[in-house]
Amino acid sequence: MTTNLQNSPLDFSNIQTARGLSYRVLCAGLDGTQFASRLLEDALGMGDVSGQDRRLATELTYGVVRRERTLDAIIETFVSRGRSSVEPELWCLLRLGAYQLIFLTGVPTHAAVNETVALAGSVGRARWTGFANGVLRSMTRALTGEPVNEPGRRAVPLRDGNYLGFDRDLFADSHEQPAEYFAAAFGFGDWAARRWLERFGFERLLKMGFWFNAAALPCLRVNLLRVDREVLLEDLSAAGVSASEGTLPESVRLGEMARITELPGFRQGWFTVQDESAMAAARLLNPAPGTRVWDMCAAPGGKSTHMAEIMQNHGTLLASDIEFRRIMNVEQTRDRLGLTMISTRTIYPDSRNLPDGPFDAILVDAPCSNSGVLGKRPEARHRVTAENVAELCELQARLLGAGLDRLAPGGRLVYSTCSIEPEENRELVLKVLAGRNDVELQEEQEHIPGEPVDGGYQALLQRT
Ligand SMILES: C[S@@+](CC[C@H](N)C(=O)[O-])C[C@H]1O[C@@H](n2cnc3c(N)ncnc32)[C@H](O)[C@@H]1O
Repeated sequence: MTTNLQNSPLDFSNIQTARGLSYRVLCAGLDGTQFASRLLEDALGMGDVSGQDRRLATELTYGVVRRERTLDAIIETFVSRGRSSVEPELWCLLRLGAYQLIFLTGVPTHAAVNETVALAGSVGRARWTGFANGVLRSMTRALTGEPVNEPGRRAVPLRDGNYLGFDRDLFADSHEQPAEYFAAAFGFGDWAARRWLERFGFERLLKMGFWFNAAALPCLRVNLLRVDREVLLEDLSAAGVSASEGTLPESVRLGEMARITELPGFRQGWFTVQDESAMAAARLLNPAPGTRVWDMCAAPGGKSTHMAEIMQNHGTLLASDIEFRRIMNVEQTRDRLGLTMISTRTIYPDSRNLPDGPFDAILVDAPCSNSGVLGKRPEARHRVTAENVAELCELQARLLGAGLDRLAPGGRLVYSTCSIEPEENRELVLKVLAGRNDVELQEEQEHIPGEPVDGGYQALLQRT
């Protein structure tokens, strides 16, 4: 699927700056049908964008999407005529300006305001200039500049437990309405905020909010069939990239944002990007070399390739997915990493071409709400809703059942998600198991976001 950056009434033909690029992407994503992350990928691929502009455009785009709800709550305080009377693209411009004023370090206030306001003229909306200037300047004056280290009506959460103080109320009171405060100040949905508050308590919830809102640094999984972790670390260090050992023997944590495809060893297939919580799934299944393995929901191939590495590239591994385009990503990564044991299959929507099996090991890495990885998926936080979760649970139960039906006697299956919602995890597994007497639950792992990596769940099941 190609994305559509033309999806806006504004004229972007004269725009060349990082702010302009980000504004264009945010405007194209306003109708909610396209992911800003994909639009940004397309936009960055179109022109010759310098490293610095690329970083700024990425930070602005991801940041505005992530903190959309927080920005809206703040902007509403400064727009007396009400949001409904402001054109969506103008509101979007205010979000971009407010994000820079509040969340971006290293950008002088006057630059944030002036350059944002100048964008209005560049896209053919000079008539917006006075209004945008007025709103952003009054926002600047309302910043107290005082460091604040606890939540409150006037406190905007920044990073690492620090807040930015305003001279007026922006949010609900954090003592009286903690869920409402959290949702607006950290930028999450009401449903998610209420249920996480009940489950984790306010202090842990705040830590989770800060974790999700920090720019997540990537983690690499070393392809130990091609290189030792020490050699990769030495090469990264020689290239001036800060990196250190992760907690697993195959993991490396990057200490800074980097263009992955330009890191040493990328083309040689020395590593792939994968968070440690995601590495836990293949490790739990731990398929033996020489066995028959099926990765049911495989694309883009992170866990298939991990399993093939664990199996020393020996045996058979079928990687299937419902999305053909994403199956091509599996094939690219497979070829880059040299994992010839992996074959692929695109599953039809009615599942009529599921493999017969039986398999010795199956991974069901189900589509989920992504509520454990909201730092990496900026749009996903707006989709963690009761309706979405209920719909996903039906699909997840169907996929898990289809996997269990294709397990050889004694075979093992890992069901995994990157969600932290019990309905998609333990409750779902127990519900499916209640309907059959040929499977035992052997082990479960739950990861809470930020403690210390991304969130997720894995259950190891065995066919009797
Ligand atoms: C969490 S992602 C998988 C990530 C992958 N395992 C990895 O580690 O790179 C879930 C995948 O399930 C796929 N999917 C959704 N419905 C499916 C179905 N009915 N059958 C197979 N795959 C499906 C989606 O296209 C998506 O790629």
